[in-house]
Amino acid sequence: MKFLCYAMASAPPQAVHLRLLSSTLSSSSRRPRPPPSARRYRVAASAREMPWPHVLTVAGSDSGGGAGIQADIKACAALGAYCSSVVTAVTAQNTAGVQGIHVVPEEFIREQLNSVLSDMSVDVVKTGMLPSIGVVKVLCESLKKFPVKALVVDPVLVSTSGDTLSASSTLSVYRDELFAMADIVTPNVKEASRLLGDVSLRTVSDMRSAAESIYKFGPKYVLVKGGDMPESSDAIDVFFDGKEFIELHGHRIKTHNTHGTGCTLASCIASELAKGATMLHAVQVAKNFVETALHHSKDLIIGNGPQGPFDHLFKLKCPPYNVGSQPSFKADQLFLYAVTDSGMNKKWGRSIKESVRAAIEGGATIVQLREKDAETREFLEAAKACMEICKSSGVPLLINDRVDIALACKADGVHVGQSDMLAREVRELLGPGKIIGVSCKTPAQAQQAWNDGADYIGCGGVYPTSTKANNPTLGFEGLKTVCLASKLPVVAIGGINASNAGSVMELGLPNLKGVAVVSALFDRECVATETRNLRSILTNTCSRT
Ligand SMILES: Cc1ncc(COP(=O)(O)OP(=O)(O)O)c(N)n1
Ligand SMILES: Cc1ncsc1CCOP(=O)(O)O
Ligand SMILES: [Mg+2]
Repeated sequence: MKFLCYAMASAPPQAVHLRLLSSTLSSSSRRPRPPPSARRYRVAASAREMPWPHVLTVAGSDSGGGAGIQADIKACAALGAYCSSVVTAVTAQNTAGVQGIHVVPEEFIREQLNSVLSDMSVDVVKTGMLPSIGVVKVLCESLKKFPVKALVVDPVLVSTSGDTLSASSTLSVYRDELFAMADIVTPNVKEASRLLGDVSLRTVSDMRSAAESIYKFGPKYVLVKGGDMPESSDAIDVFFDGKEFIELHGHRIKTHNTHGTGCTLASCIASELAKGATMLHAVQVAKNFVETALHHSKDLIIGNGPQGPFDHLFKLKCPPYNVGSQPSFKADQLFLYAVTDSGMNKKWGRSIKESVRAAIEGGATIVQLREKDAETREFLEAAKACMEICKSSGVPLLINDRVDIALACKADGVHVGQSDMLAREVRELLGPGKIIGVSCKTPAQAQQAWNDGADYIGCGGVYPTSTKANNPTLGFEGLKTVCLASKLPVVAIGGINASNAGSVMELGLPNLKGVAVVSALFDRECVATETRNLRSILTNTCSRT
């Protein structure tokens, strides 16, 4: 493999076309521009009011299209961010490895950076292949001149095929200059090891120490990715914020199509940050995205080499992901969560559909079909009918326990408990666009729900209840402990009714977004009236507190 890094002054013939390209583009970009009055700006006022989250990737081109700039653009597009690009190197690459590298002259990298950063409002810069000390320095200078909201540094040192992508001399400038400006640095274990002088990293505890050492170079957060650690069923990454270590467990997908996962993960983090997410949330979304994309691409065959690319735009080919009535979950939707019960419906001679229609009429903000005794076919028919009602009212519909029913009726999500299917498996089946709720009674369960990519947790029983057998009562103390520990929004459940719902919300607990209710809505004569009454109690309480 050739690693060509030519200085402008002594460029051999292979580099000449780059110099020519550079000067051609430079001179055309310096062609006299029309005076401002004659220029037509295509950015309308409304576009300025609705900015598009913007990620600039500074990375190398992968001719095979699986990694580098190409992966970055696809990842940002998949997550709804605009992606501009500064090309640092052009690689001749395929699924077998890297056959050649042609480094773009530093001055032309500076020119690309200037072009983008001086004109467009870039939110986040994400770096990939930075082949030389000079390139890293040019980037640092540009970032000082044009500050952005966040900098995501993926220290691409060696390709997954084992080819060197950045001269070893860059290590010191990475550590001493770029890391200090970074919001997050995302090395895999091999890169972390090289950054730390080839220390051996074999265990999760080693990864923690590595994260701590890299943090000392100055980034605000470090994510050491454990995908390359020896075989285990989990892919564990270590996230460190300077105080706390969080182990993020992912499901290891058995596939050869992993080329470009690092670039994609960092670009997803950058996209989420550009949209305004917190760092931990951005990392979690990115991990889920990569895992889901690998799952959907596990049997693709592109190229003859050992490591193939994967499909970033898998969502376009998976209709169920696009048809939920509620593509993005908002925690406020947990405010009044109506959970149906087949026994109660039978007792009052109501169909599931009638119950759901009445709850929505009364002001339920989210509905769960908890039909423990229903036959599958009958349940599915009812669920499809409820989806129609919920879609037309903009209220999300979740299915209790039954992922199969949720998929078949294209529900907005699923709620699972501690003895149901694991949330991370539910996520794998439902994909990233759906809502997943998990019942949690302890901080550890709440942490696991977060790690598994859930959207909210249900916590209870807050009060004793006869609706769910053998369900321990947590009381206010238990609810408080879980709410304080949770990184996800929480809905309280268990024995909640019109006379105590106000007291639950008055606790003012962090993350507590609402109450989930079964019998106080559905074991009553008029579901709509009960729901309306409870909604007004909650609204009055929350407007006072
Ligand atoms: C919102 C909400 N919270 C908790 C539960 C309970 O779920 P689970 O523990 O799985 O028990 P079952 O409902 O399946 O009996 C819930 N359904 N909804
Ligand atoms: C499903 C569930 N999970 C914890 S408590 C509970 C039952 C809540 O029912 P109710 O609102 O009738 O007490
Ligand atoms: Mg359950």
